[in-house]
Amino acid sequence: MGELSGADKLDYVKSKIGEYVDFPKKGIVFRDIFGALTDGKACVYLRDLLAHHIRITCPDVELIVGLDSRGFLFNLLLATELGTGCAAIRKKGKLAGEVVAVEYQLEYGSDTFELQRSAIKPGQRVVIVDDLLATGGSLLAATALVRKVGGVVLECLVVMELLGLEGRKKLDCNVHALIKY
Ligand SMILES: O=P(O)(O)OC[C@H]1O[C@H](OP(=O)(O)OP(=O)(O)O)[C@H](O)[C@@H]1O
Ligand SMILES: Nc1ncnc2[nH]cnc12
Repeated sequence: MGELSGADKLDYVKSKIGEYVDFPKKGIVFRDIFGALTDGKACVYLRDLLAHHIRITCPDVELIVGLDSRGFLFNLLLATELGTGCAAIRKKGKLAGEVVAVEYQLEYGSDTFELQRSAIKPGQRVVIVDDLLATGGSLLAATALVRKVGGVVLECLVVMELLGLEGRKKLDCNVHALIKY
């Protein structure tokens, strides 16, 4: 069998993503990326789809920034695939040295993100990756942090987007989701 098309790879990945009603709180439908990652083909297809998208839309990207914690599944993966560096935005208190911080709201609570000032060089071109866009609070905070240390946000790239929460309306950069619910 030859290589699957992008659409077929996407259908395959989508079929492996878990769905849990009322987790972690009543009324939330939790979309579980880990359900897909136990499947070897889904891992390869996710890498192919995300890397292909970045090669087309952001060929001059220099750094992939992943969000704590599920974004870390993709930042090193994409950096090694694309030959860029990668960096981590982490929840408060986890990063050493001088950090910048932003508090943010999400679908089921609030938190603070931090980024090391040394992680990004002024003017460096960045793609931010995460598993999922819900209310957009996390990616809004991430774009603010990248810009605070002088980075240029080319795009926010997620595997899944929850359209009903209209998170992308909060964001003033390009946003791309492989799968929309
Ligand atoms: O668009 P938003 O409403 O901001 O929500 C999306 C964020 O929520 C989840 O992370 P969570 O904060 O639950 O942390 P985790 O990845 O450590 O589970 C998800 O992985 C995104 O980062
Ligand atoms: N519905 C959801 N499923 C998975 N992760 C999330 N993060 C925020 N909302 C989420």
